[in-house]
Order: sequence, then C-alpha cells, then structure tokens
Amino acid sequence: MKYGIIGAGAMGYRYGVMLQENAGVEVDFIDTWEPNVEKVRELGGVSVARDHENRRVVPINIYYPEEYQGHPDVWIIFKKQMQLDEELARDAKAELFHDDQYVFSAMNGMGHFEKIAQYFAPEKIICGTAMIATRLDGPADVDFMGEKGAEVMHLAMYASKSVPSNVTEFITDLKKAYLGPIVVEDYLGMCMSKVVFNAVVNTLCTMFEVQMGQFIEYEGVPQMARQLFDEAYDACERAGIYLIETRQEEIDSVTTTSHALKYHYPSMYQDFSKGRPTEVDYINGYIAKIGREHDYVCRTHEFVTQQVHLAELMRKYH
Ligand SMILES: NC(=O)C1=CN([C@@H]2O[C@H](COP(=O)(O)OP(=O)(O)OC[C@H]3O[C@@H](n4cnc5c(N)ncnc54)[C@H](OP(=O)(O)O)[C@@H]3O)[C@@H](O)[C@H]2O)C=CC1
Ligand SMILES: CC(C)(CO)C(=O)C(=O)O
Repeated sequence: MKYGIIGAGAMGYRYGVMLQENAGVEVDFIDTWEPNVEKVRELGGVSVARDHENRRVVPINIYYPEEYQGHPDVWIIFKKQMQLDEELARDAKAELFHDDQYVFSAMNGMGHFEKIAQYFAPEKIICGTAMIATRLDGPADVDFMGEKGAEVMHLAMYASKSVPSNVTEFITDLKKAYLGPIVVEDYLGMCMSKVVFNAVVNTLCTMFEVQMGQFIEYEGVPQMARQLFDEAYDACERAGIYLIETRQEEIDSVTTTSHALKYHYPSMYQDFSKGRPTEVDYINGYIAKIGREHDYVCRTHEFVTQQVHLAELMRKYH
C-alpha cells in the first residue's frame, strides 16, 4: 500500500519513517510549515535520532498540498487539534482527497474524527491512538523516544466493529513497521482511554515543565492520577462510553509508561514551551464537557483546564 502523511511533525515523521524504512512501503509527506519543508529539501531528508542517539538523515519526499499529484491508498493525519480544520480545508481545495482512499489518525484529544468525516465517508475512517512518544526539536529534526520495539498503538473502525479486508493490509504494514498495532472494536472507548491518560500525564508534566521520568519521581502521582481518572470514568460512564482499560490499569500505566518514556516531554509541553496554544481543551476540557452534558461536574478537570490556560497566558511574563 502507498501512504500519504498529512503533517510532517513529530508523529507524522515517526509513522512515515518507520513505515518507509521497516515496512518498505512508499510514503509521501505533505506539510504546510514552510521552514520544515524547506529544511527537508536542503538536507535531502529528515534528521532522525532515537533517545538522542544515532542521529542520521533519512531521505523522504515532501510536498506542499498544492504541489502534490500522488494518490496514496491511505492518508495518515497528525496535526494538532487546533490546526486540523484549516489543514483539511487546504488539502481538499488542493484536490488531495479521493473517494477510494482510507484515512487514519491517532491524534490526541477528541473531535478530530467528526472533522475528518466532513471529507471522507465514515466507513473509510480508521481511528487510532498511539502510546508512542516523539519530539520535534525544530524543522526537519525529530527524536523517537523509547526503546526500539516498545511502540504500542490501538486502532478501530469509525463506522463498524470489524475491520474490512482491505484494511488488514494496512495493519500488516503497521506490524512490519514495528508500530505495534492492536485492533479493538469500539473506537470511542479506545480514544477516551487515551484522552484520560493524556489528561493526567500531558497536563501535569506541562504545568510543571518536566519530562515524564521527572514527573514520576513524586510519590503522590498515583493518588493525583486516581482523582483525575475517577472523575473522567464517572463522566464517561454517565455518557455511556466504556473505556478499554480499567481505572487501575490506567493508574498503573502512568507509572510504567512514565518510566519507559522517561526523557519525553509530552506533546502538550512541546507546544507550551514554544509559546503555542495547547490541546488542553480537547483533553481535560473535553472530559469536563462530557460531564456537564450529563449533569456531572468534573471539578478537577475544569480547574486543571483553567490552570493550563492561566499558565499559557502567564508565559508573557517569563
Ligand atoms: N508527539 C508525541 O509524542 C505524540 C503526539 N500525539 C498527537 O499527535 C498529534 C500531532 O502532534 P505532534 O506530531 O506532536 O505535533 P507536530 O510536531 O506536528 O507539531 C504540530 C505543528 O506545530 C508547528 N510547529 C512544530 N514545531 C514548531 C516549531 N519549533 N516552531 C514553529 N512551529 C512549530 C508546525 O505547524 P505550524 O507551523 O502550522 O504551526 C507543526 O506542523 C497531536 O494531536 C498530538 O497530541 C499523539 C501521541 C504522541
Ligand atoms: C507519548 C504520550 C503517550 C505521552 O503522554 C503522548 O501522547 C504525548 O506525548 O502526547
């Protein structure tokens, strides 16, 4: 199968480079961030390291949407939630999307699949989540965090419980790429399981400006995590959303994942530290919204969402 990556950022490079190098498939990258596209063209590829080591340039094909003439079988979208509407509109205007194509995304937060469904038929949408950590340190400069083979991701169809036969080839390519795909039936429970995880780790690491390994040094983390998970699970259960992990599994995962990805600054911090808006409204804010819609106030998530916005605003004084 041939793949088109929309958003040559941290995760776009991660998926594209691993598919190209490990699964041996054809991959094209589409990006709108000019310094990034121009840097790739100057270097002849993207500079890739793993846990700060073995940095090398991987040759890739990169295009602005308006330049692209190819026809991938699957689009893989990795933009920040706040950028997605504009990106999809620009890509559609450049006539990139075709009825026969599938589309996959494992962005954090919620709301992106509804936006993608404005351009693709529901049965063509493959939903994902990725417990895969990647840093974008500058244009055309990425660092794949975590040991080789530790990558884990989940996927589910947007419109059905089972995977159609032509999507199995995509799953095979993800396996060959060592991206660690696990197929589940319910996309909503799958996505919310990742949202509640990010609502603890991304948000707290961002507020205290620390890496995951530093965050987990504090012995009170499991207790803080339990409070946030309990509220999120209570809201989801009232909304009829059943997560694919139990509350205890999520709490345990905060500890194990934070140790495994100890040098990683979660993607929310990567935005925060560069003065950009964060995805907090799509993570803690989304949990709070589900709660409110079902007569349940997620007091801690509402407070934490405000705290992150306060911290965003206060950056101007630092
Ligand atoms: N990174 C990770 O480890 C993980 C991320 N995710 C999710 O995947 C999605 C994509 O995230 P991710 O790949 O991290 O994001 P990116 O690395 O793609 O960053 C998003 C965009 O921000 C802008 N940008 C990035 N770095 C800079 C910089 N140094 N200076 C100026 N602009 C910059 C660029 O667009 P522009 O110029 O248009 O602003 C870029 O395309 C998100 O939903 C995220 O939550 C999920 C799992 C893990
Ligand atoms: C890698 C991980 C899982 C850390 O929370 C993530 O989703 C992110 O950085 O946004």
